[in-house]
Amino acid sequence: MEDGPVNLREFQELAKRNLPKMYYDYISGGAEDQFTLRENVEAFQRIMLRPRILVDVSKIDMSTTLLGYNMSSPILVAPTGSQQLAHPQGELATARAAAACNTIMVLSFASNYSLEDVASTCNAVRFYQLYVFKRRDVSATLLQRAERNGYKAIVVTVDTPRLGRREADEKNKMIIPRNSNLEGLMSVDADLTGGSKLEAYASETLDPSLSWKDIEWLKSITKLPIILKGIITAEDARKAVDAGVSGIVVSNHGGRQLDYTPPTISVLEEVVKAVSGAVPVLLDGGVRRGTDVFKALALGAKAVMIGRPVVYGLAANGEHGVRSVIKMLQNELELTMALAGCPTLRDITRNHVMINHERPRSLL
Ligand SMILES: Cc1cc2nc3c(=O)[nH]c(=O)nc-3n(C[C@H](O)[C@H](O)[C@H](O)COP(=O)(O)O)c2cc1C
Ligand SMILES: CCCCCCCCCCC(=O)C(=O)O
Repeated sequence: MEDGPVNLREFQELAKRNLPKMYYDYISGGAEDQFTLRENVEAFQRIMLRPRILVDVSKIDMSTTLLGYNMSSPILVAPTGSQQLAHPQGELATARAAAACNTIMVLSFASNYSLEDVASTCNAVRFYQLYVFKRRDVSATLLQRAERNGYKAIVVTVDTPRLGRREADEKNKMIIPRNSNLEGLMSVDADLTGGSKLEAYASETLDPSLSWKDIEWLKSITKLPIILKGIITAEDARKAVDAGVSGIVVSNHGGRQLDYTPPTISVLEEVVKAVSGAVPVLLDGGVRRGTDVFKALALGAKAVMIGRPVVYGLAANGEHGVRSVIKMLQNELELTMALAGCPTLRDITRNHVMINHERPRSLL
């Protein structure tokens, strides 16, 4: 039998072998020149670690909490739509794997299995990701269904007034995956001739007029905490806190929306400073190693989310593959903490990392 992957990059190779080109391109791809897609990963590689020695690391504790909920480690599952493209069990498999790893899954609004099916597949803390549609009543209904089915927070994605231009999807004429959550709620009469069907569907349905005043509306229709996903500037982070949100995700949508936005790890500190502890700040985009998780925590993130690696795990080996991906990253973080002299997450500080301009001249 072939040996299994030993790191997250090898999961990507396995996924590529297992998936039809159209699906692999959709999952792995980014917008336009894919500059941000590449930089999300490469920016982590420009940050060095400053380990401390002779610290008792015989026990490592990676456990943490988010909005009061316990997690075995500061690694969550990011919302990714249409997981049946990767595996027939799709979001059900991911939900079970996340539960087995005692971590939080954020279910995408664009799931192939309904939010009710995912809620009943196993017991776990889960969040629900929402887009705001032109049909506000549809977004409100989804939000209320999530609340009724025990989702603990609403993650509103705010970087997608329109869908970014993903050229591979255009060439492949990417199909519209089935969205169970919208059945009976909204049908779309998009012009589906040529190009990416997903883009046509997005421009038909998403509300580009969404603005800060609408956060008030969202707060008025739910008791759940609201987290904004897609903030990458101090200005917007301050506005989010003023708007009364409960959390922020520093995200550029994995380089799939506006190309040439900076890699998320490079703007994390700016956002963390602006928020100054008022709400937890999470980060996603390019996290592929335990050392990446460590670097994000050192720069002030409360936790990170992983998107593509989970989908690659799903494509590689269903629920078992997702579980292996999460476990692999958790094990790498545990080893990093031991080697860096940090027995708990609280021990990880800004002094444990060095970014490029802080490196001594002799190293340049
Ligand atoms: C295939 C795919 C589908 C995605 N679908 C959604 C979605 O439905 N909603 C959302 O807010 N973000 C979505 N994202 C973005 C992720 O939540 C996350 O921001 C991104 O994947 C993080 O970067 P990473 O893939 O490098 O970990 C998607 C990403 C991918 C790769
Ligand atoms: C089923 C309703 C279609 C509305 C279009 C939104 C497309 C989002 C697709 C998921 C996503 O965020 C991504 O990056 O891909």
